[in-house]
Amino acid sequence: MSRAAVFGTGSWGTTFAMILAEAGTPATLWGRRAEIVDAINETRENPEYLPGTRLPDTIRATTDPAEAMDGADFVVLAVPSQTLRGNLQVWKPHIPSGAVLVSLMKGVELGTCKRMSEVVCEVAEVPEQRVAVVSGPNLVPELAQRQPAAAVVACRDEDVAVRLQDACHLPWFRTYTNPDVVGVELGGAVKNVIALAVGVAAGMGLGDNVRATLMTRGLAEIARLGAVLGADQHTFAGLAGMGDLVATCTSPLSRNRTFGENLGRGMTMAEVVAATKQTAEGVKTCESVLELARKHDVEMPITEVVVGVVHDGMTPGEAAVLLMSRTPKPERYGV
Ligand SMILES: NC(=O)c1ccc[n+]([C@@H]2O[C@H](COP(=O)([O-])OP(=O)(O)OC[C@H]3O[C@@H](n4cnc5c(N)ncnc54)[C@H](O)[C@@H]3O)[C@@H](O)[C@H]2O)c1
Ligand SMILES: O=P(O)(O)OC[C@H](O)CO
Repeated sequence: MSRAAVFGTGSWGTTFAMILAEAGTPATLWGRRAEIVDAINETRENPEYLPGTRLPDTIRATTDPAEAMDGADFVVLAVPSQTLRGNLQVWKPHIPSGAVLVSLMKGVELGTCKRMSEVVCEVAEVPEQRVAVVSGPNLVPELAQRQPAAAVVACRDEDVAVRLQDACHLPWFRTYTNPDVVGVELGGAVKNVIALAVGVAAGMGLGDNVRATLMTRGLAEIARLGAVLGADQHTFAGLAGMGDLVATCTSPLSRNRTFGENLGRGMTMAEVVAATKQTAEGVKTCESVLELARKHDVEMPITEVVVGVVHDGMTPGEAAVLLMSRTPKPERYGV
């Protein structure tokens, strides 16, 4: 039987630990906040991130990274993307030799423009064959009620992907393997940026044509970036591409979409940040994605205006005019 350590007692870390445990993989959750760790051990519930969801008895929680890692075959990472490097440097000495590192995170690192699996390989000094990614349309509030969902388990090593698939596959959580780690990670990270744009448009009162256009042209941006970074284009038609884009851009449960919607309604950035209690990865990742695009000379106009609105004082109205007044182009340029 495999064992897992899950780092992060937020929404997705707690829920994925529940998935692993129900699939027969006992999990130890690491959390930095003792009150949440104690509540999980004493009440079988995470009161802040997953209130009302009873956690399986095979989940334990701890604030000690060494205790969490003890005997783990899978080390699952579910902290905000921009905190991964610093945290992993602290956790690294405790990683069991041979353990597979699994990223649940959907972001690109500021400053380095690295995907999360690249950060993991670099900091933990493990080969990419030992690093996997789980991504797809996985809105936590639905999963917490055990509503059916599906995800992609990506790893360059197919045997590792299948092992992880076995460890987290459930009647209500269906997983597919895919060797295209680059495409799976780009799909998950950039859809958050597009969801911000869709949210802004919704907040402005714009309708379904605009939403469909932003989602479709957003997918074109993901595909163009993926083309230069070596992703398999088919991945973007799958769960980690279109699937996650649809879920995130259309659901009121999405933190990224809601963040954008609040901006589109006219709230200030400070007000929106104060109203956002959980991680909305697109807010920081839009900047690293834009930097990555510029490095590789890839046009990402939606990402550009998202950075403008979120970070540079551009109004939603100015963003709309900029996008609509671009030079006419063939639909499939850059792919
Ligand atoms: N929630 C979802 O629906 C969902 C689904 C799929 C993927 N994801 C991805 O999973 C990752 C984690 O998101 P989440 O939804 O669990 O976020 P969250 O905001 O619910 O939880 C984040 C957790 O990280 C902890 N944390 C915050 N700053 C930290 C730091 N500096 N060091 C250590 N821990 C820190 C918080 O205390 C919390 O436990 C993100 O990349 C997100 O995009 C989330
Ligand atoms: O709530 P969001 O916007 O972070 O999206 C959550 C998941 O990534 C959806 O798959």
